[in-house]
Amino acid sequence: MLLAANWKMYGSPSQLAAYCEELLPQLEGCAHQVVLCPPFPLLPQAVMLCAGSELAVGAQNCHWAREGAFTGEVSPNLLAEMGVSWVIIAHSERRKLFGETDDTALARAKAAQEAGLSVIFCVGETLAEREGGETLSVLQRQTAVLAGLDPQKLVIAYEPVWAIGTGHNATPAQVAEAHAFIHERLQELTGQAVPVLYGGSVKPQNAGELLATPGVAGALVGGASLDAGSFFAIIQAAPVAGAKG
Ligand SMILES: O=C[C@H](O)COP(=O)(O)O
Repeated sequence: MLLAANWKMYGSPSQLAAYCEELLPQLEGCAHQVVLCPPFPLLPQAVMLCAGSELAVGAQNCHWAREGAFTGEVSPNLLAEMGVSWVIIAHSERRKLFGETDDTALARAKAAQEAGLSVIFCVGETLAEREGGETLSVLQRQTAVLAGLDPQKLVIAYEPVWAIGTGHNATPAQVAEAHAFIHERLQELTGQAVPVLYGGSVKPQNAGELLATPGVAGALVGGASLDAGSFFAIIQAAPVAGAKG
């Protein structure tokens, strides 16, 4: 399974140092793939601290150009050269707060893969869309752009927007339905099986049930990943069958 920690705009150098000191020894021999995605300024420190460990480092976004006059943006090639191996693209906070569209998300994901990064591409419906019975059509639209991506360097994160940071995770039945749909879509679009993570209020208390749900290949964890103990408890709740990847 793949367990990814999205720190969002939280954390500091001292928090990262303490976090790695606690988490890295616990991950030795871990059966799962684990990724830490801190804010951009913490990436060099994270790469240094995680070198030779079971913890890979990811970014939370990247630009679609290799370089250029794009003030405030970060190149995927720069990330790759620094030792970052993953990047989250199209998180719902990027879509909702920063104008990310399906097309800009695709451009970022393509550039990231070309730079050698693996992409965690986020999809998911809002509460209004779920209540309006539009969940599957939203997932259909959001995944439609993914045909051009390399399925070997792609993981989808199904994150219902209403479950993010609310404490109200999707039920296993809702997760199973969405994941089955996404699996089928990705198989159709890329010709290969692409892993699908669940994200949205994953905690140590619900991780076992969510990660055991059919079609779930891991989790993208926000709030509960900020504490090393709670993130490790989620990792420990992941079923080992299927092992890495
Ligand atoms: O990227 C992570 C997701 O947005 C989930 O966040 P959360 O675990 O705080 O609900």
